[in-house]
Amino acid sequence: MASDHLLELTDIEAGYGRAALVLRGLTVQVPPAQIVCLVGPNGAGKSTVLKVASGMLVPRSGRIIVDGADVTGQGPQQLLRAGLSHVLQGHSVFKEMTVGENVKLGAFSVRDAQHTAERLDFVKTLFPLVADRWDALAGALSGGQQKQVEFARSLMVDPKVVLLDEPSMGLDPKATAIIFEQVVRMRDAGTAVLLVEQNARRALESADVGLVLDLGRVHISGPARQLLDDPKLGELYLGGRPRTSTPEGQPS
Ligand SMILES: Nc1ncnc2c1ncn2[C@@H]1O[C@H](COP(=O)(O)OP(=O)(O)OP(=O)(O)O)[C@@H](O)[C@H]1O
Repeated sequence: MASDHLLELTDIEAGYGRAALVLRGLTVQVPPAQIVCLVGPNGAGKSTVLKVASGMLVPRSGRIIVDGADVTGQGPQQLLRAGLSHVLQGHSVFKEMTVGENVKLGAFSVRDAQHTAERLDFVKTLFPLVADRWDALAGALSGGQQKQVEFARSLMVDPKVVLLDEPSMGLDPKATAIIFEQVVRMRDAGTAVLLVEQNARRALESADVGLVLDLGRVHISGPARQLLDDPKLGELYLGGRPRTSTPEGQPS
């Protein structure tokens, strides 16, 4: 039966070398044009999920399906071609190159010049900052601006799903707000997003679906808003009470 999901990770078991498994029967599904946000404690395996999805880490068992095609066991280049684009944690722009040169690198595997030109127009429209600073050295941009360059670069291949690993890491609240606005713009422009964030509350405010990962599997999933308003979840995983409730007997 055909699936409605663009990305399906099913019963994934994965780990590093001979160490114990990090993912232990993980199942994650990403529908079209939605932001799916994975939250959970430090070391729960959030980044590992993205590494499995982008082919950086081959799972020991389980299946990876992209838009109906089984791509289990394939490496990063094949999974990029299949439609999964990974924006890594930290900063990965080439600082000595211009913004435009960095963005064009995202199309290194695309042979169709017309398609590349269309994608350039698309990302410049989606990220006005990138268009404005096109000829500037990427190293001259702030951390949040560099992250937008990375987003633009990741969209050059017209991915089915963008994998974002902690895009707000190291950013101040203002830059974080802009980054989440840009993630929403990506989604609104039709790209599905699998987002991993430490900044769980802020990320869930922008997401459509929330998943709580603990001990290598998804423990709770549901509409992101519902997760945000769940008091128990707030205390366990989101660093305190939900915004709207004030449980009795709790010091403020
Ligand atoms: N390259 C690696 N080699 C060996 N172990 C690793 C490697 N990368 C991650 N791990 C281990 O895998 C586990 C899960 O790490 P992962 O980075 O996926 O967690 P996370 O939920 O993203 O954590 P954080 O929120 O701290 O980034 C941790 O115990 C970590 O030490």
